[in-house]
Amino acid sequence: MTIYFYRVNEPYGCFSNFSAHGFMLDGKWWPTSEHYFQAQKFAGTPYEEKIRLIKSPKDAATMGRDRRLPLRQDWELVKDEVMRKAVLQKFKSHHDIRAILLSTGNREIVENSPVDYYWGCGADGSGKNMLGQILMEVREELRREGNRS
Ligand SMILES: Nc1nc(O)c(N)c(N[C@@H]2O[C@H](COP(=O)(O)O)[C@@H](O)[C@H]2O)n1
Repeated sequence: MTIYFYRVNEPYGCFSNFSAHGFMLDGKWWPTSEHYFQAQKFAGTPYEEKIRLIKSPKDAATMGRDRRLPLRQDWELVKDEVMRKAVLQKFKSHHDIRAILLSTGNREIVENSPVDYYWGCGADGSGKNMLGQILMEVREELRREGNRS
């Protein structure tokens, strides 16, 4: 059976980028994977650090989506890899949520966002569900690592 998630305070809320599971990446502490993802839109500019230090993932998303700020030119090319890197590091950094992700076995994981047709499945289920795809890739990678150790 497919696993749907969206809000942090609902089942499988730890799969959301808004969940409070911080990690070290690129030599810095990131409060959530949303902070990291949004900040990378402005990598190498002062906005990267501004987003890292912003109060909440919601505020990070608001600032990251502000198109008055200088979005890096290659964003469309790198955004999936940025998301993969953030999500992998998040689940490597927290044993409890890694166990939850691994406990889903081979079930399909879907970000049940009514508004997002790229990262989620959108209101009618026709979206790309890239965040769900990445979570399933990360699950596979963690499984491979577990088998090696
Ligand atoms: N809570 C929430 N509201 C939205 O409007 C959304 N689009 C999402 N999806 C998440 O947004 C992040 C990426 O957004 P942008 O590419 O910057 O628009 C990512 O974390 C999605 O999972 N969530």
